[in-house]
Amino acid sequence: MNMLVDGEWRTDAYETTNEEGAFERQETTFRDRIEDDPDARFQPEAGRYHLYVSYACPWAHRTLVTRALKGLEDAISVSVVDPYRDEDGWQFTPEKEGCTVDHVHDADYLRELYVKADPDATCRVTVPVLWDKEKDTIVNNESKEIMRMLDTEFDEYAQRDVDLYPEGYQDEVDRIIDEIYEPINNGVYRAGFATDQGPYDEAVDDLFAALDHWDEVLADQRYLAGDRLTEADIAMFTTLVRFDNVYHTHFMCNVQYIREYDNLWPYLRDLYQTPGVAETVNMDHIKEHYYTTHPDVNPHRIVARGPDLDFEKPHDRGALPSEQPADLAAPTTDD
Ligand SMILES: N[C@@H](CCC(=O)N[C@@H](CS)C(=O)NCC(=O)O)C(=O)O
Repeated sequence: MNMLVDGEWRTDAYETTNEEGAFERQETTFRDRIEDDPDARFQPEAGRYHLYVSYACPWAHRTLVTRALKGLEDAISVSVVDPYRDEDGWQFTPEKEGCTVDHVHDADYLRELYVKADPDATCRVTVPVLWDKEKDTIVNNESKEIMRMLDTEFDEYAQRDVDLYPEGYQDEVDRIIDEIYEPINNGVYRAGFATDQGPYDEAVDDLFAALDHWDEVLADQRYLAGDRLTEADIAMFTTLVRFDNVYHTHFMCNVQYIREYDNLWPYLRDLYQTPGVAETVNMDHIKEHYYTTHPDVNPHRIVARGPDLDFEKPHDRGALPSEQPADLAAPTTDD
């Protein structure tokens, strides 16, 4: 696999599975914070920060959904990489539908930005990346932390009055984000990248036990943390929306489709239909990325056809109690 070692691009540098055939995700390296504090190195400002994303990536997708729900489109700009990632890593191919140039440096590859931020970088070159145009460096490349910063530090520039980490819910939101990470968000990768039966079985058992659990919870409450849409729902959404089209088939998570769940399927449609969210979902990029980028999993790079899901189909989740900020019921402002 590919990564930077002392600032040099290496195509044979790290293994994604350990000796037992289990997938191991590497730690993220850039972990600075934007803080609304006069002494902070990175302070919230409109126009100063830039996001590098792939529409395909569920981690990057968390940051796009947060940006959309808060109405931060004017404050935080975005560049989108090619969904197909080859030996050279994430690439900018503006000629391709849905992709853009690197608006900050006009780089050809995302790895150039990592080296600019740290000439001796030894790390994977991943999306999302939150870039500071003023200090010309990476602030952070960990989706959970970027999501939190966009949610809590930019209210002054947000066009919508939406708080996804509300008081009274914070411990629960943190707990749920951590609880769903290993079995669900990372669980689909553990299943898909396993190179032995044991680790695959374990991942699939954990995954479907967790999905069954949340399906039950969602019978009586509209959102994961209760009556409010929170960051925990964003973290769940970006895995669920990819599930039936990709993880079910490509990663062999095929015990059940999400659309067969009584509550998870309407819950997924509810989130999809929340103003601003649908525009962040690019199913063509999602399918192209997964089916063509992992030759060990799918050597012929054939993109599986189905299923044709109707995310716009009405749901009855509005009947459950909810305390929704008025701005989440409003149509999106910029279209
Ligand atoms: N911990 C990171 C994980 C990000 C991540 O793994 N992104 C994938 C795309 S889905 C990536 O860029 N992989 C490239 C690589 O590993 O070389 C986060 O949550 O932000």
